[in-house]
Amino acid sequence: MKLEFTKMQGAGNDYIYINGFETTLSQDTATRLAHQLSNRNFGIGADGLVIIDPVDGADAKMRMYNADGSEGKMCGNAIRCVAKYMYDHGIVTKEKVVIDTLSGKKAIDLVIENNFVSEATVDMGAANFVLSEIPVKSAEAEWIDYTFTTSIGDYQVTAVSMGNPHLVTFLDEIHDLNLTVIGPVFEHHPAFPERINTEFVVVHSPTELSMRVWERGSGETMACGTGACAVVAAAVRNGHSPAGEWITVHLLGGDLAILYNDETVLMRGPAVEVYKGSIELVV
Ligand SMILES: N[C@@H](CCC[C@H](N)C(=O)O)C(=O)O
Repeated sequence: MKLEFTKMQGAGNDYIYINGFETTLSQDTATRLAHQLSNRNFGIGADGLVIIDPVDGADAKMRMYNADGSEGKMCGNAIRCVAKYMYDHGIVTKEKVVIDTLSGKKAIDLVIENNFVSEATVDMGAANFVLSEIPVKSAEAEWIDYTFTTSIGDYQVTAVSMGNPHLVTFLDEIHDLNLTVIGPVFEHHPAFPERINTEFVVVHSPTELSMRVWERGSGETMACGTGACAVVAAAVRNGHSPAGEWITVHLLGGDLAILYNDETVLMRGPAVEVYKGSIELVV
């Protein structure tokens, strides 16, 4: 079987994109391919796989899979790339697109330069701090600056859902953190029945933050769009940042701009096509 794909990245968070308007992939095949092709030594190499499918009631449906083959409900960096792919490849001709995801429909405003999308702003919907909905197993209703005990020590954490689960911890420095040791301790902690994405954050000023992320199912990535939104939501709830203002979040692969309100979170950032390819799959 020959599979056409496009490699895209948003702030260095890279996925293999499949045009589902031309190629149909079942859930089982997508899970297997995500695991096989994401491997940076034995596959194409990526943080996961994204399929852009036709759907009623929206311009497309995004299905996203982490590098271990697990399906994610939402991906902030991928949704900007999906919108760019659709405009640049003529699937849509308008500058506002609506993409359905497992966490609902999201509207994306596109910036066009020389007939191609250079940047996209996504209305990500409201941040949710209710633990039972994230989900987090706890007797508390919310974890805001909560003392969380792990096998490697106590951390002050804030739990947030951006359609997918996040745990945010503010620290004095993040450069030297060994995330390959720390990340799995959070990801596989019994408090998180669906595992968790964890963000480690330094506050430089109310409108400038730096973060590193350990993503469930993919490990440390260069950026996480939902993670950056969760970080700003947590920064506002903890009194580090103001609501209603654009906050710059520095990630290993670039910057994202996030604006938090109680009703919704906006995320603005780059979307880049890296290359196209095709592979012969031995099925
Ligand atoms: N990189 C993403 C999030 C991808 C999904 C996540 N690992 C999960 O399983 O929830 C982003 O940019 O938001």
